[in-house]
Amino acid sequence: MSVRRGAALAPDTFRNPHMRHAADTVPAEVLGLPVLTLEGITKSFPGVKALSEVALELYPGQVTALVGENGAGKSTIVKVLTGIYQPDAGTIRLDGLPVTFPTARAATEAGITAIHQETVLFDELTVAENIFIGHAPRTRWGLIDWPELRRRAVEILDRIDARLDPMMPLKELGIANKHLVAIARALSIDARVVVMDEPTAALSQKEIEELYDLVERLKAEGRAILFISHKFDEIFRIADRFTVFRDGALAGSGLMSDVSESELVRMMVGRSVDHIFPARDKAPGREVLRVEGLSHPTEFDDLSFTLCEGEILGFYGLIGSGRSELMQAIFGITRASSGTVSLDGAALNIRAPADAIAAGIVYVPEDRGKQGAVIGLPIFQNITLPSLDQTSRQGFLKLAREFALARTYVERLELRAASLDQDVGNLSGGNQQKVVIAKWLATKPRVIILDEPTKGIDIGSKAAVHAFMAELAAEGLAVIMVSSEIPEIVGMSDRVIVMREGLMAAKVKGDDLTPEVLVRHAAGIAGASG
Ligand SMILES: Nc1ncnc2c1ncn2[C@@H]1O[C@H](COP(=O)(O)OP(=O)(O)OP(=O)(O)O)[C@@H](O)[C@H]1O
Repeated sequence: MSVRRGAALAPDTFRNPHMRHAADTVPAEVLGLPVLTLEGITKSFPGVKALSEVALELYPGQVTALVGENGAGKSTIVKVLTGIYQPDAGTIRLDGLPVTFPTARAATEAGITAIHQETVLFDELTVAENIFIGHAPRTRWGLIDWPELRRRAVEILDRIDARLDPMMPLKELGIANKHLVAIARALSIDARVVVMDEPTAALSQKEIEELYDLVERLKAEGRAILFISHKFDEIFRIADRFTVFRDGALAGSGLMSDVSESELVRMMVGRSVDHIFPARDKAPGREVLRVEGLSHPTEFDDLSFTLCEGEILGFYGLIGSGRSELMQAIFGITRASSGTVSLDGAALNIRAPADAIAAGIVYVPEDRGKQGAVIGLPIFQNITLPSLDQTSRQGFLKLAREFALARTYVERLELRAASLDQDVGNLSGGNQQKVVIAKWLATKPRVIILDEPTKGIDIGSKAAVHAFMAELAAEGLAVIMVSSEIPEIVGMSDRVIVMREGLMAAKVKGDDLTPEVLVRHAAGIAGASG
């Protein structure tokens, strides 16, 4: 295997008189040289060295996967190369020539664009306006040239096969289509480098396939793609090259064709990870939760199920099948139109999340970034916030107890942070998610609803999260787990409910609990059994 460690392009490469001549006149794609090179990039924050002399090369017409554990520095390097952060040291080269990106605009103008999950789009504007925001075609009089704007928007949307009306307000689109708008916007500025940060995390399987097609098209157009993902199957499917960061340093880089999955994991985590799902031999206990005939005016209809102590009940279904909406209704975020939710045989009247929490039901949402962590508060307070009755005595907060409580959960979930009093806002995305899971587990609920519990969580910590879940279930916690990851659903659940278009498509357990059965029910393919 020829994995090149620390494979920065030697600074002298471009000083070679022959190459320099060629690079000046021949486009990089013809020479197979990197279009963008980062060398010796270092970036520190108070108390944290997020990046330490890392290197990254992006090649035209190729996908480079950037992998690393939560907090390894992936988002930080993206912010450096898109002009959001200034590196403390190091060089960025575009076509071999040193450049700086003092602002995000400078990076955009140099042809570097990032498609984040949270790419800033404007709900009130139309699709076409969103695509061309900041660089809309204008008339001689400086006004927006609407017919031209529309024509160009159609052209770009056609190129990515997005059948969207350019004049439609963005707010009417679902998440996948908004993503397409973000991609169209990247194309509209004729980006040479496209950064995709966990682009498939919120997409359904069909949409993921469409995104892969799109990546192929971007490659064929000669664009260099940086693809950040925690999903190994997709990295192996679409990437040509890889770069691994570990603890802010370069752990390796090379060609995908030269590396195996376990080698990549070892570079990432520093050890091999055999993800075997925890054995769960304890039989579920008595019934805790009973949901009967729960309906919502638009999202789901007539859903009934029970959940026992110590049980992990999986909810599988395509995005949009109503799983999260059902959980939000049980937790009191939205109101069901009919049906009942009972705990220990007594019907609950849940009007708001506070009622559910008081009853011992908590919900960890999928969108933990927006709905979960309290930015500005340290980690330990985020974790202990909803459990103050465990840590305060006679009104005094016992700091030591708070720390101890937080530490237990932090360690079990493999949260990486400089210290427990670090501001949650400064944690990496995946580590913020662990804080939110910890915070709800620390309340010691009767029932916990985990929506996509390992989304955005790295491959090393996933096993830790699963082991902890299994242990808590063995202690009697009743768990509902919504997940789109088949291995997780099959590996962790005692029973699975498959939802399709707001209805219960199937209840599956035992030998029927196989990936094929789940996929067939979720897709409504005739002949599904189980
Ligand atoms: N603005 C900031 N202030 C302080 N520390 C920061 C800041 N931004 C990032 N960090 C720290 O830098 C390190 C790298 O974080 P980064 O977000 O780049 O990780 P990541 O690889 O993207 O992780 P994930 O997979 O969880 O998204 C982390 O330790 C994080 O806490």
